[in-house]
Amino acid sequence: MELGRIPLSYCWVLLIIFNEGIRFTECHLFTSYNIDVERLANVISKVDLDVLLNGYISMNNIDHLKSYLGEYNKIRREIIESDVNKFLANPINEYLLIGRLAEWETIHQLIINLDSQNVSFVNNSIHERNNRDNLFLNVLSAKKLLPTNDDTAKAALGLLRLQTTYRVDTLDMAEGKIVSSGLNIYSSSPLTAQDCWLLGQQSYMIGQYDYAISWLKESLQRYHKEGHKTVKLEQILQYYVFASYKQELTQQLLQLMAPRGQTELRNIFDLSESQRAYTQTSTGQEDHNEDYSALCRGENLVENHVEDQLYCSYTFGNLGGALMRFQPIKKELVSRNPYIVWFLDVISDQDIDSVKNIAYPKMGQVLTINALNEERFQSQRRVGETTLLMDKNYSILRRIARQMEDITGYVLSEASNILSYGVGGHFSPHCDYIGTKTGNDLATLIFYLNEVEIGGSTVFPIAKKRVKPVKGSAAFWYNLNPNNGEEIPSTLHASCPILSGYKWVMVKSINSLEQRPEANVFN
Ligand SMILES: O=C(O)CCC(=O)C(=O)O
Ligand SMILES: [Fe+2]
Repeated sequence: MELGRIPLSYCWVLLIIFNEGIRFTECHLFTSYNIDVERLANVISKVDLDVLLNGYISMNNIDHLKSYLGEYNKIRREIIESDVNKFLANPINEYLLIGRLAEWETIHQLIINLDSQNVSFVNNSIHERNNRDNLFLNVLSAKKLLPTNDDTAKAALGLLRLQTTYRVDTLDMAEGKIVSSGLNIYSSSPLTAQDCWLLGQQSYMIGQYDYAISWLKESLQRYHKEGHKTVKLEQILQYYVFASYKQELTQQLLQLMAPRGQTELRNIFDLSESQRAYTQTSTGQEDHNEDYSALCRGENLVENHVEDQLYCSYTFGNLGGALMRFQPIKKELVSRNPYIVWFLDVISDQDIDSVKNIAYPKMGQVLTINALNEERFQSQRRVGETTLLMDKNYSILRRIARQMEDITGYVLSEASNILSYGVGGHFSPHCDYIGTKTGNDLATLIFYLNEVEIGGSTVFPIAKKRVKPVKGSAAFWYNLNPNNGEEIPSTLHASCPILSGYKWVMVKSINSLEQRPEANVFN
């Protein structure tokens, strides 16, 4: 049931009441790399490596330790001088933090080796040695928390994802700045030659040769200016030569091929098999990359006259729930074909807090199943945290589901999938229909559980539409045609990478086999 149709442009000027009031004790949770960066930042602010390393440096004059200590102290100072959350709002800072801490293990090994060789050091006073050993033990008691080199590589991939999606300039990024479509995020710690090298190396590994070359050039520039070298010249040159060679080769081959062949060739060059494997079958995402990132950047891809045909309205529910007659739900038509609607204020701040509190301790890394061997792995196509809650165990989830069943007329899945994305976290373009014996996903319903600072929209690259996460709202779309069950490929959608802040959503599916015959409420 709908109440009149109001042109979209006038729509929510009067209607939207942004949720304020009760606040969930907002916590940063993890980054996209599944590391508790906030705890790490606190560890770094407490551990003064000067005391520990200076003795070694003066004794051994080791370049590597010197430059490491300089870089470590730079970010330590920044954490101490600003506050941790402000520091972590910049994805570059997260990358640096993870990188510096991943080196602790190497530094530790280096000192152990020196220790065993350095006779003069062994002759130092027992008291002095004990002090240093105790300090190291303290540092290493945090070892469980310490990121590894693998984490740093993943953090680099996260940063590259942000760079390519939001078109951030390499030099700006190397200087610690993120400047894109009207937004500016600054860090006072520029990247070292080594940080840039790793970004170049990772770009090379995923076949982004243009980016690889620009990062390696930047690394080279920084290398020449660095007093204490953070990376070896051969390392930079090795990747630089290979990236240039492959880029040239790719360009030449691309020129020789027709457009379709070009896409295929790009796929061969760009992605290794393991990076390509993900739960859903391949969707031809590569063909929509440009629209995907333009939508993420907030660009409008739809002509105004098409936009004018959209409208918003009130809905009073379909099952005759008494409450909704007095408190109708605001509904906005986002797209006619594929059919996408957006409901406002469907979940209260208080309910959001309760759901997050239930989910928080259960959240774990999103794992993807490799379609070839059914092994679970951490895919770069879907980076975040998740948990599945069964509605039968939580009255609050049953209540929320009942209300949405009233609004949509459809029976919702028994499970609620809670997802959280940190900085760099995202979900690559995919379709939600899978087609199993237990029924296909007729429709998807996503509840947005917080406002995201920057990034994190749900975008539909083929439909050229975007739903911005607004706390308390929910998006609904059909994955299958409700009349004949046919899959709708234009429902291809994605969650844009988070540039700043984090995103929580609750996803419910609507299974085609579980519906009442008369249900089909949106026609
Ligand atoms: O988080 C989002 O915006 C999209 C999530 C999604 O597509 C899914 O869970 O299938
Ligand atoms: Fe999805």
